[in-house]
Amino acid sequence: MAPSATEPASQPASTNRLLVKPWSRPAPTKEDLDWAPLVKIDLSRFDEPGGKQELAKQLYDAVTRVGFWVVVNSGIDDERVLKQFTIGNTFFKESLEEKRTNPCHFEKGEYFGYRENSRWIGDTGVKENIEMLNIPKAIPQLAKEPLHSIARENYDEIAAFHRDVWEKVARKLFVLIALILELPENYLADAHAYNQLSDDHLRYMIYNVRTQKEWDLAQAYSKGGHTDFGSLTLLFSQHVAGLQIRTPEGQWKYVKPVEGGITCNAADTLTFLTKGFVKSTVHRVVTPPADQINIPRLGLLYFSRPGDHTPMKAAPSPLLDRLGLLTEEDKDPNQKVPNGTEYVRARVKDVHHKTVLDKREGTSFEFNGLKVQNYYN
Ligand SMILES: O=C(O)CCC(=O)C(=O)O
Ligand SMILES: [Fe+2]
Repeated sequence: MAPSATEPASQPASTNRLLVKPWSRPAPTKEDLDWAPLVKIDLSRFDEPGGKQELAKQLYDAVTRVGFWVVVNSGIDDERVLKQFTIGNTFFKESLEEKRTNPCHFEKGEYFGYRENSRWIGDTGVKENIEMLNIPKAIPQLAKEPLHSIARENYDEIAAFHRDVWEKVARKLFVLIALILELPENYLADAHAYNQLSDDHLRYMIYNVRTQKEWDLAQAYSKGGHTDFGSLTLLFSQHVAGLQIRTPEGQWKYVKPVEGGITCNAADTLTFLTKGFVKSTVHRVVTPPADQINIPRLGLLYFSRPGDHTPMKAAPSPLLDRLGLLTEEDKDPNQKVPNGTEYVRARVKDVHHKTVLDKREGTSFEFNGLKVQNYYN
């Protein structure tokens, strides 16, 4: 196996363990990769008169066809973003014993806590190289969720960042998507409200360095990619290339990091709630280019999910209705459906409660009378 990028950090006697040097973005690749053209949404225009309507127009094609776009001028200082990367980087260098103090409970479909890189990828003989730490929302209802010491020690900063990412980015995107759907402006923001219980999380993630041969074996198996479980995924820019999306034309193209930008994608529950109108695009992470293959690929993401108060039921959008996408059952207020948390947890359990990770292409399962897809084409 390739050496792990996470050699142990020295533990100081003091309580604050922000000890590894501040993380900074590695140099971008010099390779001329086949980059996907993605629209840039300038959120500084959101509160201008007519700004939301203009941005919603700019977002329409990305949300309905491409599935990915980039947000710029979110109002979140890059210094704070880099601090979050540093916290993540520090965590991944800690001992396995410390990281294991609070594991994800996949048997319950819960995704908070540490996901270890311990599982095999299909029959490849290669294990996944990803580790992650998922931090729940900073709301009183989740105050008892266990946290690793690094998260406790930096909690005020993490909590403020967590809430700001939702408020300054996710909320605004939900408003723009609601405008596209001709729904009341806050319909989707309320369905994903920060103060309500849901499995939203801030994620620190690392792709540990592995050899070209290991990448090749893993990639041959998972080349079909995946779609994300929740409603929106926000990916803070880092410079190690490797993320590819499948374009509407069916080609794999790389996502180019935009300095200070946030790459965003719509995910499966939003597709479900809009009867397939919002596009959850297939994507994957492939071998970084030769000039970056030895750099651990550190990630910082926010995942927004529908929660306990959100019925998994098609949104009453006049546009979807005009397009003939809403059935009588969709319009029936008495239809019994699971809530967002139940739905997402069933999905997490189905995919992750395993010692060997399978391909997700074409798979689905039944949950409380609903067909739950594990992949959207
Ligand atoms: O690391 C990335 O660039 C994307 C990761 C991803 O697709 C995911 O965590 O779902
Ligand atoms: Fe993803």
